[in-house]
Amino acid sequence: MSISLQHISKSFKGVTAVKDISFEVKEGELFGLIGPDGAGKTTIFRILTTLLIADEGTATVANFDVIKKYKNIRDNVGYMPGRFSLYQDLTVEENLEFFATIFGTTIEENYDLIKDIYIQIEPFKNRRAGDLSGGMKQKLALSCALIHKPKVLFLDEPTTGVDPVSRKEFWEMLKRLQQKGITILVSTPYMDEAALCDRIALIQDGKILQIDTPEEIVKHYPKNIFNVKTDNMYKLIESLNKYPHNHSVYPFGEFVHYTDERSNFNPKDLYNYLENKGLKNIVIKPTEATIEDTFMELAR
Ligand SMILES: Nc1ncnc2c1ncn2[C@@H]1O[C@H](COP(=O)(O)OP(=O)(O)OP(=O)(O)O)[C@@H](O)[C@H]1O
Repeated sequence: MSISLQHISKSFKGVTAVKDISFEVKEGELFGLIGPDGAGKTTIFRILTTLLIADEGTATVANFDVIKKYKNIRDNVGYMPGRFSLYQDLTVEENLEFFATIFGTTIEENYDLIKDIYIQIEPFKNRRAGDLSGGMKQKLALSCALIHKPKVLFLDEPTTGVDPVSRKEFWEMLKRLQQKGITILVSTPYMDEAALCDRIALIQDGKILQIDTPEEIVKHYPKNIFNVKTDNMYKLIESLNKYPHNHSVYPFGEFVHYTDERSNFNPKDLYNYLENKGLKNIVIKPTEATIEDTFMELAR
């Protein structure tokens, strides 16, 4: 196992950040921690990167215990924290040199690993990190986290605040790093990114709701789910929320995802109800559950 947590708990002055968390990440796996703000993701990262000591439980990274062998862990992991890790007043190149130096290496020695990523920001190597765009900062931070060839890479919300094109590119980069044998633990609040991981843990209020492959997680969604659309989104949501048989009602892009509490639900009944409410251009059609639907269902 590359990462292992057994019954980890951590509280801050009476606030429980994580409670009895256990999971394992295999070598070479791309594993996602998926959950909203405050779910406990950063606390898990800080415990695994030896920056915080858990109240209870044990954890190992690259087979080193986070307490007894914390120095070995620091040599073997790369960490890209959610909030910015770069020195804003140093240039792109100076930041990278700084991280290389503290790990006793050089940019040249490890250039192969970061080349794909660094090449995109190299034209700006003399620019201060503070003056880079969000996507470029993220590429520099990833290059810095990789400069000492870590076995395990920890990425805390690496795509938060990054535009959709850069997000897509970032995930492609992660896949390439994974192919080079690096184990990756990544957190994200974006449910669409969860599908790009090998396995995910859905996490809320410091507890794990479910761990599995993204495919298995959606397969176990317990209800039939429908895409509903009309001429008036606001009135549609209001009407669905008032419908006495609703089980769940969530806006989802141009549709509302609707589930009914009855096992013998006939969409025609809902159609008639919405028509009576004065809604027009009503569409009700079955759809597949997404990870977001599963998360909402588990979090109820
Ligand atoms: N140093 C601290 N002191 C007090 N409370 C803390 C501390 N660190 C975390 N917490 C609390 O623990 C809970 C989990 O926080 P954590 O940062 O791990 O969540 P998260 O999933 O990473 O969310 P975010 O994306 O908002 O950072 C939150 O309620 C948070 O307020």
